[in-house]
Amino acid sequence: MNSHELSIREKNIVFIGFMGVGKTTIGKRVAEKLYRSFIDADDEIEKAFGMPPKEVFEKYGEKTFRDKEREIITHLCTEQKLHIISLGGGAFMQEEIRKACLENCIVIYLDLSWEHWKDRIGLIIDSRPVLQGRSLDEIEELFYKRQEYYEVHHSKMETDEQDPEEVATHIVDSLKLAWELY
Ligand SMILES: Nc1ncnc2c1ncn2[C@@H]1O[C@H](COP(=O)(O)OP(=O)(O)OP(=O)(O)O)[C@@H](O)[C@H]1O
Ligand SMILES: O=C(O)C1=C[C@@H](O)[C@@H](O)[C@H](O)C1
Ligand SMILES: [Mg+2]
Repeated sequence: MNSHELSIREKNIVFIGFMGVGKTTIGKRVAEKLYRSFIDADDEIEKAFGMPPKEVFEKYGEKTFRDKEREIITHLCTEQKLHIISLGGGAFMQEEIRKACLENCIVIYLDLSWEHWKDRIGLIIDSRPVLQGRSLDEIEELFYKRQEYYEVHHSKMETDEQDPEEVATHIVDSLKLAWELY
C-alpha cells in the first residue's frame, strides 16, 4: 500500500512511549470511541510465539523478540489502514520501525513524567522483561535515554494526572479537529 495515496483519516494511528505509560490501555479506548479496530503489537508477537514477551525474552533472547517485533510492526504500518496500533515500549528504538511508522501512520507519543511513572511501577514490574533485575536508578536512566527516540512523533499527549478515559477523550477530540482541518 502506498501511504501517499491515503488521506489523513485513513492512516493508522500509532501510540508510542515508555513501557507502562498507557499505550495499550488508551489505544483500546481510542479505538472504541472511533469505532476502529485495535491492534496491540505485543499481543501480535505473543500470538506469533505462543507465549508472552517475558517468556520470549527468557527462552529465545531479546534479539529474537526484536526481530519479530520489527517484522510485525513494519508489516502492520505498511499493509493496514484505519487501525489503532499500540506499540511495545521498546519498539521505537529500532530505526526501521520509526521510519515505517512515521512515513505511513499518525504517531502519537504518550508522555508521562518520571515522577508519575515511578508510582506506576508496581503495576508492570512483573510482566516487563526489560525491568527485571534493574534498580530504580537504572530504570530511571533507561527512561531518560529512551525519551530522545520518542521525541520524533507527529503529536504528543501529556498524561500526568489524567486517567485513561480523559486521555482517550482528549486524543479523539484532537483527531476529529485535525481531520476537519485537513
Ligand atoms: N492514565 C493512566 N492513569 C493511571 N493508570 C494508568 C493510566 N494508563 C495506564 N495505566 C495503568 O498502567 C498500567 C500499564 O498500562 P499499559 O499496559 O497500557 O502500558 P503500555 O504503555 O501499553 O506498556 P508497554 O509498553 O509495556 O506495552 C496498567 O495497569 C494500566 O491500567
Ligand atoms: O520497553 C520495552 O523494551 C518492552 C516493552 C513491552 O511493551 C514489550 O514489548 C517488551 O516487554 C519490551
Ligand atoms: Mg502495551
